[in-house]
Amino acid sequence: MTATIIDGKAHALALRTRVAAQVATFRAATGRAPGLAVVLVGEDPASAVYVRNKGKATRDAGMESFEHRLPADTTSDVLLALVARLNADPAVDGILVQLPLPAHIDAQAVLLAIDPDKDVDGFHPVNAGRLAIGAEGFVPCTPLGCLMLLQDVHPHLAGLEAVVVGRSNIVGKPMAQLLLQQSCTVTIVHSRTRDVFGHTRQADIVVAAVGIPQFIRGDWIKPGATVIDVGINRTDAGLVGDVDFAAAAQVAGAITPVPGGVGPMTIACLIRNTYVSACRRDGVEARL
Ligand SMILES: Nc1nc(=O)c2c([nH]1)NC[C@@H]1CN(c3ccc(C(=O)N[C@@H](CCC(=O)O)C(=O)O)cc3)C=[N+]21
Ligand SMILES: [Mg+2]
Repeated sequence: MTATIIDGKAHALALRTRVAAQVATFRAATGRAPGLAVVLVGEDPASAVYVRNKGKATRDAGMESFEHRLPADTTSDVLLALVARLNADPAVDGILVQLPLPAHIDAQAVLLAIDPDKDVDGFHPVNAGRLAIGAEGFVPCTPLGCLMLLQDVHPHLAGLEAVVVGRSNIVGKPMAQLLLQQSCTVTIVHSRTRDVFGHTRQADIVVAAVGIPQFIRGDWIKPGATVIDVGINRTDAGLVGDVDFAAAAQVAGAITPVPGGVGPMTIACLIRNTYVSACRRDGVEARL
């Protein structure tokens, strides 16, 4: 068996195109463009590339991009003051502070300072809580993008066995919440799980978000299962995911590649969340 390759790039382009069309309607109705502020502290080259791609995607969708690049030695106070200004700025609908932040900055304190109603990353504890209770808020972009890809393969997710590998606040935990909301039977496995592949072998859906290159082997996958690979690992062999793609693709029913899978969906969902934020803030219905 050879898996269907899930084309994240094509899905992302389709979503960005739909959002751009709605943004045009929003601009005509309200006389303003949705705005996304992206804050980058320091000069990490990978982060700089992400921030540049986010700015381009924002402008391509007809939205305004406000980019703030601060030196690596920026103090917490200076960063918190910028966040306060962005919270108060009516032209800003979404605020994203690029992670990781330099070690001398308390990242939790910065995330807590962002207005939850502009938190298009969905990282604020208020949005984590909203997701947990099923209230309207912002869902983190990577798990939201994974869910959209999964829904394309499985129009009915209810009752499926889903295993999330990894328990981070930005991917694993919100991914599990989303799958639970879709009535999957959800298991989270992690570094202290005794029998990781005993779990993955039973799963209809495996979402890999551990940050270990090719951690998930082909024989850990149930024949026909859907595999979503969130990993972005830079190795000597190039960019690889958390799944041994070549082996897993022989067993799975559908699988996301790296690159070209989840990554592009993350950016498309950021654009989507920013449009939705602008609609909520202006009291108009978001249509997607
Ligand atoms: N506040 C915050 N929010 C984030 O959403 C956030 C962040 N900080 N810090 C870094 C991570 C990482 N991230 C990615 C986004 C897009 C791709 C992406 O588009 N990847 C492409 C290309 C990969 C490449 O060539 O580097 C792909 O997978 O095909 C990857 C990773 C967002 N992050
Ligand atoms: Mg873990």
